[in-house]
Amino acid sequence: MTEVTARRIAEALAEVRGESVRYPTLEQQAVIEADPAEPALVVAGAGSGKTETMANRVLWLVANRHLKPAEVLGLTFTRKAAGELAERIRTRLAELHTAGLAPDDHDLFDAPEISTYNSFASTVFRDNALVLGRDGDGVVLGEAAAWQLARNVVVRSTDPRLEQLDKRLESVVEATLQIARGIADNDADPERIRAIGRRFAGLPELPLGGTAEYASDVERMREIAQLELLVDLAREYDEAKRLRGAVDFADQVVLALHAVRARPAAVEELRARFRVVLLDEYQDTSVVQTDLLAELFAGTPVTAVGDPNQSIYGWRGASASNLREFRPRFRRRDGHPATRFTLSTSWRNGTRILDAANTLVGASTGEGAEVPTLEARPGASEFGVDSIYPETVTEEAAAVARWLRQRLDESRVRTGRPASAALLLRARKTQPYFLDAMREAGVPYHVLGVGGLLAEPEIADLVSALRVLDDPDAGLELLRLLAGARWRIGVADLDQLREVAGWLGRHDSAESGILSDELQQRIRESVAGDEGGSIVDALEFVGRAAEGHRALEGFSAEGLARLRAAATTFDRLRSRTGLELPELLVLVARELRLDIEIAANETRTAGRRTSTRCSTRSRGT
Ligand SMILES: Nc1ncnc2c1ncn2[C@@H]1O[C@H](COP(=O)(O)OP(=O)(O)OP(=O)(O)O)[C@@H](O)[C@H]1O
Repeated sequence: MTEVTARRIAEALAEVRGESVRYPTLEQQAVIEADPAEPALVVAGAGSGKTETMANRVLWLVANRHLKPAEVLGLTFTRKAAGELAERIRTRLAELHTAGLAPDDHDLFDAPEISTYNSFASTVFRDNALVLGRDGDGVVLGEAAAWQLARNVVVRSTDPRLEQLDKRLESVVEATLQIARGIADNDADPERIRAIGRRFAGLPELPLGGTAEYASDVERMREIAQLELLVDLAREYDEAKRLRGAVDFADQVVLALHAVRARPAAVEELRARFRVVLLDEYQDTSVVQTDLLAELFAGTPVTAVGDPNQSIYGWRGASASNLREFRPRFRRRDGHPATRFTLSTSWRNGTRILDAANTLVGASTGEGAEVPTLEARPGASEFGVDSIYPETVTEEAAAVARWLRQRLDESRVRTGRPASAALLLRARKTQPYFLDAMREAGVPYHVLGVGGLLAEPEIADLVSALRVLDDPDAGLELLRLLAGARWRIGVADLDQLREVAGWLGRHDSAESGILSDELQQRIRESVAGDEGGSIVDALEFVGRAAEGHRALEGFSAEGLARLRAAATTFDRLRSRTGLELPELLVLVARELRLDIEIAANETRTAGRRTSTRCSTRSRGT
């Protein structure tokens, strides 16, 4: 049988689609036609056709009868990316079939297994959980449930070290979760981390030579010394999960690793099922993910694709060294490190944009040597890059909005049609400045993604109300609503409400008689005690308190009436929280009169098509 080359496949697909041929570059061709029995690493920049090349590699493998599509395992990070890759491969396999290049016995329903790293690990864990004495069908805790459980652990902890910790409850819960996840993501030994904490604990006591110079270092040493306590809390959190038969996302990967180490047959089964493995966005895999993949697939034909300059999960145990370590870990059959390929043609950017991007990337990471410098595709555009150096973000936003206005107007005059543009932001927190500036400059926009939606005032109100219904600590959210258009309660009355909250906090723990003096004292001093008391509880109290109650004295008459009305509204809503979420949302929106506000506000763009898209992208150039 003569080999079906990557170029031949490109021609066949173009013919089926009735389009001009998009030949692979020589670099792409080398990856697509690489030895099907050997591992490979592809280091490639943004928009250099990584996904395209992976999809074409599957076609080449199938067309040349190296394997059937179902024998390919493809892993990537997000469900969206997995869906896109699966769809690209599925469509192309169908085109390959139409072009007559698929093997005769090709089954159109036979598709590769494309999934996310997490869900793959979850399946491996579930299938092999028994070997670890765990329940494979246990609950998987989402973000919110994990937080709630960790919070319970911290609040219930009687550890005396918590008293000395000068931290808010939220910070301790967050740190406990981070340590628990850090241990899981790195498959770290908790004892070693505790030992680091112990080593640092004594340092601040050493004589410092009488200068204040080390103050910030001492502060840091104290933080590190807290590791012991946090590791202990993290262990209690793990124990709490175990008792409930629950796991969180990070656990699934480390448990999958432990399970396959304990059960070599699991490795054999997966190797027999998947003859070729494609790993996308490899730069973002965590230490434990790479350990799991190596345990399962080292020595088999694994192709990893990655770009160290697009790494976004550094905080989670991912490191660019994952890419460097791939080749020695996934060796060829002759014992040599996996072959390294590069892709260096950018298919997305014009020449001058690329020049600017290459300069910036080279300057900021110092890792340019590892990633090939991207070159523009033949016929790439020559649009220039403008730069400005404003002093404040407000000035920057105004300049950007003016620039956009001008370009959009020019384009409309030139083409006779409205044009569209994309605005990418560095950080979500600057988004409101840019939206204001665009409104001011008359540039219609549509914010993409949930982040943008959350910035819309009505949605922020809706989310705030849901928090208030669920969480007695959602004081800020409640204040936002009380001060907002629905109840318009003034500062003096809000301040009085805060007073009531404080009074209630002191009163409750003193009057309840349930807690011992010692425990009350400890709660006050510890992280769990919140001196301010709960504003949410205070509003409930104001709603319930009898006319003339001492605690109601400081409110204005009008303020009190509105607060009581608000309390009734939240009471009513609280009694309906058992509803399905969409119904509850409609109800809350109606009670807050947000539906009227949206209808009355002309500038709201939600659901309407407008010309400028605004998003905070996390990857790519
Ligand atoms: N040889 C080629 N000829 C023409 N177009 C190509 C070629 N290779 C890739 N492209 C196109 O370039 C664009 C970018 O490709 P792709 O999405 O695969 O890049 P990527 O490297 O995966 O991107 P990212 O860095 O965002 O992950 C796509 O529209 C793709 O169809």
